[in-house]
Amino acid sequence: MAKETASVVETPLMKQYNSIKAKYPDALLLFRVGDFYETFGEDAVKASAILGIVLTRRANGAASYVELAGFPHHALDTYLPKLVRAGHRVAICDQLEDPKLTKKIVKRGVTELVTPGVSYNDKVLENKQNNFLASIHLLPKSTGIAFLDISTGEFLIAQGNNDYIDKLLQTFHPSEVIVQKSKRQEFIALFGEKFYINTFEDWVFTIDFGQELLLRHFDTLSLKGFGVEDQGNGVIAAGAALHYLAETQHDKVSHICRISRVEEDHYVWLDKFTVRNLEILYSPNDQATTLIDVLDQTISPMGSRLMRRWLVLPLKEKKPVNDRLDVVEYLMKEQAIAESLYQQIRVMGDMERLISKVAVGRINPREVVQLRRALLALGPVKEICSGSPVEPMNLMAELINLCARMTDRIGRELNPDPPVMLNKGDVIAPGVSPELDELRELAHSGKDYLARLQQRESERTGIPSLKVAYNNVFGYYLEVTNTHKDKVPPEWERRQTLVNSERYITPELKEYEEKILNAEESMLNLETALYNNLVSGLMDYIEAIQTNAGVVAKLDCLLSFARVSAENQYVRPEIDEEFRLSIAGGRHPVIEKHLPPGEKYIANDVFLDDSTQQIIIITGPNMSGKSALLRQTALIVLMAQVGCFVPAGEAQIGLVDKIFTRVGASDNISSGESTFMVEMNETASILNNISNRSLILLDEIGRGTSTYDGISIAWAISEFLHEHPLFKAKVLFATHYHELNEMASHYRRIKNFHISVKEAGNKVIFMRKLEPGGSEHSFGIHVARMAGMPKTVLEKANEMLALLEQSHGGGQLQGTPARKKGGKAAGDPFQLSFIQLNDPLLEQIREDILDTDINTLTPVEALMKLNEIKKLLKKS
Ligand SMILES: Nc1ncnc2c1ncn2[C@@H]1O[C@H](COP(=O)(O)OP(=O)(O)OP(=O)(O)O)[C@@H](O)[C@H]1O
Repeated sequence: MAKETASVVETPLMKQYNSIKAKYPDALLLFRVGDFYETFGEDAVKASAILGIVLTRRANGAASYVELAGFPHHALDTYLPKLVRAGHRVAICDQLEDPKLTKKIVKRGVTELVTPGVSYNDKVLENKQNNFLASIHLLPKSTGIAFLDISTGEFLIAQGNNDYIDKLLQTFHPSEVIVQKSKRQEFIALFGEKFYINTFEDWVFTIDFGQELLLRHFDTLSLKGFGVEDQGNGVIAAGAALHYLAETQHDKVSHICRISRVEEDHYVWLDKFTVRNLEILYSPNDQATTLIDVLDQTISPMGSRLMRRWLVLPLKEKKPVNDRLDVVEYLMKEQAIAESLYQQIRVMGDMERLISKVAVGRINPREVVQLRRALLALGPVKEICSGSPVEPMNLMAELINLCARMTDRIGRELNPDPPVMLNKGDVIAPGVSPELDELRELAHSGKDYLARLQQRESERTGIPSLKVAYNNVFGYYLEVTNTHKDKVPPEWERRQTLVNSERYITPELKEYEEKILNAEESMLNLETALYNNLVSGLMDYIEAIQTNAGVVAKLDCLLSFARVSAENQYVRPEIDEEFRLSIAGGRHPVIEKHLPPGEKYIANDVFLDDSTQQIIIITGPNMSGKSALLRQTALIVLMAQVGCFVPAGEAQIGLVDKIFTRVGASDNISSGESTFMVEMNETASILNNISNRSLILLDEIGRGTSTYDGISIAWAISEFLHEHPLFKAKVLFATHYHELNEMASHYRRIKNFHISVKEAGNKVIFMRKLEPGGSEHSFGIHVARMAGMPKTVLEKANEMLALLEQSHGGGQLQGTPARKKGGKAAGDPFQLSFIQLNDPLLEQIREDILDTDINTLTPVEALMKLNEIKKLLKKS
């Protein structure tokens, strides 16, 4: 056998290393040498930096050196996740044959390529989150996307425009993305740089290739049964994902039993600002509490993974929402039942990921026993659900498959508390295999046999203190104290002399020893075979257990909603198909939990409908609570449609199908474009996508530009939404511009509200009550005072305010439709500035306006035009 140790790197070994490394140039190669995983060259430099292990240099042949860093093989679980989290793909190269059995260099090969998005390793995975690989077939109109979590077997596809894809990427939060090689830059331009990207040649992304891979994988003749046959681009993406699994040596994937499409028609559309702005899963600074922090009290990993998905995919049909609410209500009322479900689910562990490990043959004996425990706990769950008066729970009961034959078999064949490692023995229960029992008997009866041998020899030789003992160096031996040394028979062979005694072996002892050691080896072989047979029997239950895991996840989420709702005094929302949103005493679910001690969240009523009050303009000073009110309204709708009770005294929710959010550009300045342009583009996308059931939150739209621009934009947008010929989307518009209050007198369904404050001397006290009517001032200067602004600045600000208000006719904006009611047109600042223009410019603007066909112009295009004109004016 060639000598191979971690410390001596010889050329033949490096030759083998180099040939393997050449196949995985992008991966960090962990190369098994004896008991170590070694890295070489550049990989060693990286690994030593990431893992904090020693970097050495070894001779490589006569003339050169190579860097080397390694760690013991049993530390793989500790080090592998660190490498993957640092953003590396890691190729694990193992010894493919027993070094003892070969005289040549040991055969080696890559057994797994672990990447951030493709891993089974418990330490790479996060319990509470799916670990999705996303595969994207990027196209101008209908991009296809697939999400695959190999640790749970979930496989989803979708296709749509790139806004939708962006939203899905946010929803599923993949750890890794694969995309066509030629589209890498385009992908980054569209979706940002935050993804870990891999590419494939474009031929991988073709329909023939994709479809064939899927058909082969699922062993079906068509994809019709999965309802995805019309999702060609999604299928292409899914094919590339499967190809990636094969490329990364993941060939045991029978737990990916189905592929399904993300049914966008079933879910409320949340635009990407909404997911971000409502802080559903993440907050801009990771410290702040999010909605999921409040609502997630799930107790199983399956439950918490599902909760993440539920919160960003609220439902938009009445029946499924009410089904969830029914269960929540029942669990709130029947606390004893909820408690016993809770106790059962608590012990289930990650059933979903355990069954995936069965598929890939990586489940250890202790995990199999855990799987049985989970299945046993399902018994009472099924019973409770089938006995419930709530129909959706009965349906869940029907879905639960107790897999009784399998639990029996595990119970019969495995010891109840087996070791994690199969090679530690004592995995298979007694009575399963007579041969194993016999071998065990042989090994275990050793004590009796030795005791008898000891007694017999002691009597025969007359050595009363004779002892049989064992150590790793000599195996079994006889120990004789010096006093009786002379009685030792000549056939005993001396092995060791100690101070007070001597140790001997005999042929009988050695023969016996061999029997025991052979028995141990045979036992291990037999146990391994029996165990593998049991695990392959479990394969038949993969789908059933996945379905069970789905039911448990659902129940866990609903239990969590019930607990949170009871704890926080939420009420059941009334869901209907009216076009009305009526919330009495609504609260913000997150802010109310984090108020300073002694402060109470002030509840507010909000009413919106399509006939009397479609758009509410909310004014109020800074910090009064406008944003909080907007967000709480959307959050209440979202929570209701997710199936949770809501923080309110009472809530009637006419189902919403889209929630849009736009926050004034100064809140999220994006690089490159002017904030005004960004705001316009994004608002345009809202205006172009509204529906009759949309809920729109506009927070300080227009504040990124000058006052006139801002007011004009806000005005035009509100007017557009009010006058829309088809859809009466519900709108909450928070603004500093009290000039907008003017709109209420021109548009029937626009209503003014303000958030009340009290002025006490020089101070502002926030009452936080939403009250009808507009407000007079923006109180900005009062807030500036509270913030400790120097007195001289405040005085000057007050002076300017008075001046401006005077010149604008008491705060009313000139040039707005208010003028139609007799406002003074002549002498207003708009007019003045036009007159002062130099002539050629005026001419150009005039031509521009005259060339514009008002009849085909959308409001947004009009705003763009306005912006162009503004730019011209600025230039002048
Ligand atoms: N109803 C309420 N009850 C108690 N506290 C509230 C309420 N609404 C808001 N607050 C508190 O007031 C703070 C400011 O609220 P918010 O950010 O909504 O004000 P705003 O009017 O949007 O201010 P700005 O115009 O400066 O953006 C919140 O962070 C919250 O702590």
